Amino acid sequence: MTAPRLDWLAGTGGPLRGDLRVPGDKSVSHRAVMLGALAGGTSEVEGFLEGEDTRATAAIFARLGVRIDAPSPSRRVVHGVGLHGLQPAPDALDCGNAGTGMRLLAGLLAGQAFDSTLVGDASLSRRPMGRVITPLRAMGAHVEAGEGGLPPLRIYANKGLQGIDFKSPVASAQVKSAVLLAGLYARGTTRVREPHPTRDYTERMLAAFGWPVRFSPGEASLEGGHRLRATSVVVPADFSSAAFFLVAASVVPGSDLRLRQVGMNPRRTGLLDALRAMGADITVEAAGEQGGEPVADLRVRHSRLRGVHVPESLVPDMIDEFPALFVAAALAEGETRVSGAAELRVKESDRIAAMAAALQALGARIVETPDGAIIQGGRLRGGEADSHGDHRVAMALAVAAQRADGEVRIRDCANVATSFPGFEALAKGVGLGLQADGPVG
Ligand SMILES: O=C(O)C1=C[C@@H](OP(=O)(O)O)[C@@H](O)[C@H](O)C1
Ligand SMILES: C=C(OP(=O)(O)O)C(=O)O
Repeated sequence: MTAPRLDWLAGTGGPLRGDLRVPGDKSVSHRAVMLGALAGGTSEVEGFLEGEDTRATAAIFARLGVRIDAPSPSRRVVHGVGLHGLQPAPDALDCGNAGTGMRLLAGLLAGQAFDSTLVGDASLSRRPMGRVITPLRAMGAHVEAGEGGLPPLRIYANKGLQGIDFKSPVASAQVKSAVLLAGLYARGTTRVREPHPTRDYTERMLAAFGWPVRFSPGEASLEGGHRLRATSVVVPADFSSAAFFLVAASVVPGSDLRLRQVGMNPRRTGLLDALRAMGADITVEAAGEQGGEPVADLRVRHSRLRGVHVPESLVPDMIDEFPALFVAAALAEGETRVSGAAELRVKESDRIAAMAAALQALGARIVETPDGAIIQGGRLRGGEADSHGDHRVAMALAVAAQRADGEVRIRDCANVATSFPGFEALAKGVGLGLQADGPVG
């Protein structure tokens, strides 16, 4: 079934002003449901992201026999069944648009005593799964993919997994997490080493659920044979959702916006460093902690941005923020260079190609490179730009349109609900010029 197409018409809004709180973190929400399901006892999740991706993960655990109550929006009560309590589902489990869902589930299901099949939407069905299949097979898992290592994934009943010492060729929290989750079911020690440190939510949350785990930036290890104990998880607001507003308020004259209690895990805040290097005026206020994660209010005011060379070491810490960064760069003075970011080509869309094509359609000067882009800052004009069904591309283009000389039609925006339900209303509420036009077709 193809969902009807939703376009946005975006144009010059007023300055962005006021206060807002963006929805809960997607990475934390996926993991809270997964670990809650495998724990003994009842776990409460506060601030759960009501996005399509995380709801798909919750629906999958319901199909695996886990009772999950939703007493109010953004709250889940997960009645854990213990490490060995999941039940087989009669047919395929649908991860929707979520790479995180599919890759983490691949690791977790590799440890079960039953067969499972994981499927996804058209975008997820084009994303590489070999990166998790290779280490899982090395642990003794029987996992098959479709042609070229693409979904669907067929995961067969575990006949005994063995821990491995895995040196991951990609800096990917999804790969690390898949291996660690399989490691819960493995004999001996499972260790993952990464080429660059990535987000550590799986490690932190395993510890919060009582599983001994050793981790430091770029490395994590654990032993099988322990238990997860139910706990309560407080999900911080998603930095990646806040990112669009950080860029929007930076580029729209007269803006002064406060983003409330945003998750500030250092493996997520690379965009803050990049924007500050570009001259952005962002201050961190009311820094504190929520559910074991650093959080803070971010006050962002308009400023003149200049181009930068984004250090490659920053790439994993801002991997989901490049669509927004490209927009900041297209509106800055001078040249911005991005390199070492080839991973962007295997996200929900090829984000280098999608952003280059869309911004070129609005008059920007961008040259794609295999692992990044060279962007000359300047003016943008109105026109039509395609999001390729990629939520982050759509939201980034809505930000770009605020500074375009005419109205921008952004095609194919329905998938914004995968990570940021309610973006449109929240964005309009603080001054963005944005209007839905659809469903189309
Ligand atoms: O582990 C996670 O929750 C995520 C890891 C990142 O993917 P990779 O592991 O593929 O870099 C990120 O792009 C994604 O949005 C969420
Ligand atoms: C890449 C993303 O998510 P996922 O890999 O879970 O689809 C994202 O949200 O930008």
